[in-house]
Amino acid sequence: MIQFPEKFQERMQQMLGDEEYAEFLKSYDLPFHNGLRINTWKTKPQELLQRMGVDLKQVPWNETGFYLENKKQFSKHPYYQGGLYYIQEASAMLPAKLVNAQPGEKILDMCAAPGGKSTAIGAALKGEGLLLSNDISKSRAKALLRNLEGFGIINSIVVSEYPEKLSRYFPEFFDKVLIDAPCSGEGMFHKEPSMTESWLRMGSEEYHKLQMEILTYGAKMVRPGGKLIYSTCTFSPEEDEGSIAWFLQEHPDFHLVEVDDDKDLCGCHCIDHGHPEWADGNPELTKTRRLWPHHLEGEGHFAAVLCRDADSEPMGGKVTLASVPKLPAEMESFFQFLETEGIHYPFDKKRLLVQNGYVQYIPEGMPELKGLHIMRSGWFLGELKKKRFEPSGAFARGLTPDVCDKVIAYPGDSEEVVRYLKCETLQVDPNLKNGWYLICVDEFALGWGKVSNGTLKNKYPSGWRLV
Ligand SMILES: C[S@@+](CC[C@H](N)C(=O)[O-])C[C@H]1O[C@@H](n2cnc3c(N)ncnc32)[C@H](O)[C@@H]1O
Repeated sequence: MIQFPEKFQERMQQMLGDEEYAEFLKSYDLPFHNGLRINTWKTKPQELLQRMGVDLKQVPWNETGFYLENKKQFSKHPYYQGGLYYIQEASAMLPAKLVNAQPGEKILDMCAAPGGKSTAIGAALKGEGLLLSNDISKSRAKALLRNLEGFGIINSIVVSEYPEKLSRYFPEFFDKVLIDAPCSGEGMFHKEPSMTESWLRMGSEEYHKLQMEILTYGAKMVRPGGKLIYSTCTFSPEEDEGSIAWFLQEHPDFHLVEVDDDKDLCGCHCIDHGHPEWADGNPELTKTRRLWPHHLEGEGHFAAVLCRDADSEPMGGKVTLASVPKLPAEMESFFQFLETEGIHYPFDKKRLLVQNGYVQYIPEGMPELKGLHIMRSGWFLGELKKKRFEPSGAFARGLTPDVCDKVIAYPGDSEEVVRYLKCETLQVDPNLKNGWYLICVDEFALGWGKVSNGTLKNKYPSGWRLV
């Protein structure tokens, strides 16, 4: 039994009325709605489920999401380790769906860690365009980076910055900005009942202030005609309709758009609209959406899609694109690596960036980032060491076996693949040529291995190791 704070109970009862409030409480007797979201950059949902021999129920509002009954079975699977899906609560799959990322777009995920939405956006971009994923917390941004690299996303920049600073670097730069805001997390009470304690410590009022600040700076980075997507995992009207009502008053060049015609998004008619009466009465707020745990199989979310008028006044400021210095002579070892190991990825040399020996492939049209706390600017390929190149795990993850001559593919149910993921040394066919191999689970890249006379030295990153 979850011990809901008294104030929370009173407010919810007032919002929902006695009858609906009783249904709301009853929904907590059911199990938590976990799900998995498939990495569509690597595979197709039905194909993957078929390979795994499972038949999972689809999340109605996201065709790449499915409900999970046994999380353990799925979190140990080599496909999970290989970044083929992300484990995520079902209603948290809504915001990235509303971003509706299209290849080639420039998208900012402002509060991105640990990457539940960024991995979905990155997958939808299909390697084209640019995803800037930010989180103010450096430790959480590390997990974000790990998840994006694990998913094989090659066009993301990961930074850890204050929204105000970002807004000075990227005025009106993005097609879409997602603010999955820090909030009082009432929709998390089911998963983590201890969240009720932090709810008591920091209430909606504080979060609302923070949300107004983040929204203010987020808006500055949306291009005219671009979109701002706002979401929370709380039921608090102050942080949901309240934050959007305030935003609309302050930003007349933005308007709310209908997120769906109900049928398109879902078909289940289970998603509620926003409630103007819980904020300033602006009827436009009905265009926002609420997911309730007693209406659908999900823990609860709020989402709004705002569009900036195409003819809105320019806010001023200019984005300079990153200039890429001439490649150092040591890069010869990188090109030699590609040739010797038979890797035929069509790199555009103008996008190869070397910094302190780290080789990165920057996204097309990458802005200047100097002065920001950057964790990754693009696809991290590896390190230039004394006269040799050492490829990174992220390099492997961004590759597919069809561009590599030397591949060792283990079946998904094999013992070898588990041993590889545990960083063990393996024996391979003694007739295999020595050198670097892309190690795959079926046809999906996992990492590198180096063959030497029938022995496979394991080059899987120790930080990714299966325990
Ligand atoms: C709801 S969580 C984000 C979850 C994430 N979008 C996902 O899907 O995995 C909110 C995040 O906002 C970050 N945050 C808090 N204050 C922030 C600020 N002022 N600017 C940017 N991020 C902030 C927190 O560190 C936290 O990771």
